[in-house]
Amino acid sequence: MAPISIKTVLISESVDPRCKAILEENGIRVTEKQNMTKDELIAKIKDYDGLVVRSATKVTADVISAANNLKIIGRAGTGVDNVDVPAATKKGIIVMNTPSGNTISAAELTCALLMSLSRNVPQAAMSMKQGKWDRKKFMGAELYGKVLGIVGLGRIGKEVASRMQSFGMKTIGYDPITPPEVSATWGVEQMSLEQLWPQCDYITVHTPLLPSTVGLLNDESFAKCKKGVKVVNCARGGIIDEEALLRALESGQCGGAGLDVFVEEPPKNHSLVEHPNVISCPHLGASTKEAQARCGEDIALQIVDMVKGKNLVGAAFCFGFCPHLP
Ligand SMILES: NC(=O)c1ccc[n+]([C@@H]2O[C@H](COP(=O)([O-])OP(=O)(O)OC[C@H]3O[C@@H](n4cnc5c(N)ncnc54)[C@H](O)[C@@H]3O)[C@@H](O)[C@H]2O)c1
Ligand SMILES: O=C(O)[C@H](O)COP(=O)(O)O
Repeated sequence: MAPISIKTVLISESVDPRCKAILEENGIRVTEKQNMTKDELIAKIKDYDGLVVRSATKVTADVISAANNLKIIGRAGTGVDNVDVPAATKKGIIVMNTPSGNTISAAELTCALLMSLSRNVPQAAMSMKQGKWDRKKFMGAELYGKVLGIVGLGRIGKEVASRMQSFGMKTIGYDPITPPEVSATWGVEQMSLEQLWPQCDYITVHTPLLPSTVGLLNDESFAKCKKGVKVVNCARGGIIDEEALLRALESGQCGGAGLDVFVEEPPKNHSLVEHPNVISCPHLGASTKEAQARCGEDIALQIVDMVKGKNLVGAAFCFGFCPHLP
């Protein structure tokens, strides 16, 4: 691959300091500026050859249109749904991410939410802080022997499966791309969603946000689930339809939800977060020292590889070169 000239990079979010250090060691000038408004980003972006973001910076078509020198958008993390990839590709800008850097962290948070839902840990902890000693209200249920439905059997879905199997859960799943014979080797039996919904005690979603995954869990699918099913979304807001979830929580069809992600972040409508059977986090799936170190380092090394003209195939997803990828 021909080398790409990158002399200046803007890091617009809190990315591990190793990212800046590696870029600078390779002769790239780095500016770190967080919490920019869209107008500030539009005004600044023309001065940079590269942009490094996480999930909060919205790299929309108008930002890309103003980015006259931009050659690379590096996503220090997994989801690129905050980047208008078709607009970038049209302008010849490479979009790449670090898809495996935060897999373990996101899987561990998913498991933490599943365990918290089964034993009401956050609610009980809150009641202790209020000076109460309520041993009846927080009666839980074992995960042992329960059925976990995993929708999306990619990197994170696979890691969640193995961890929850160690708690004695039966893992079933659905993925249109991962072959059933492959997921069977990790102990996940695949089936259609129609077959999956009524069997699950818990459901966790691990798909990208795509037109086909928006509202994957909606009024209709909730109605097909066991009464009291508990759900977790550590993937992207909207994969579980938020209004349908609230209706299901209110009717008791859904017995609890663990949410790390929201359609709007931070959410303006607090009805879900405030529901007594909802446990929520402010998009913390990737927020560990280890995940941030990997993602920050990986994205910097990938940019340096581009500058040196190294072939990146196998090292990262380069969305600019593979516009067919989700
Ligand atoms: N909460 C966080 O901080 C956090 C951290 C990391 C990743 N994520 C998100 O988690 C999600 C999963 O990440 P990953 O690294 O496992 O991705 P991945 O690409 O490895 O796996 C996604 C899987 O979803 C499957 N899929 C696509 N469409 C589907 C559909 N309609 N039904 C069922 N499965 C479908 C794909 O075939 C793939 O196997 C992404 O949305 C990512 O952005 C969130
Ligand atoms: O897709 C991702 O990598 C996660 O949602 C993490 O996003 P973050 O880097 O903004 O924490």
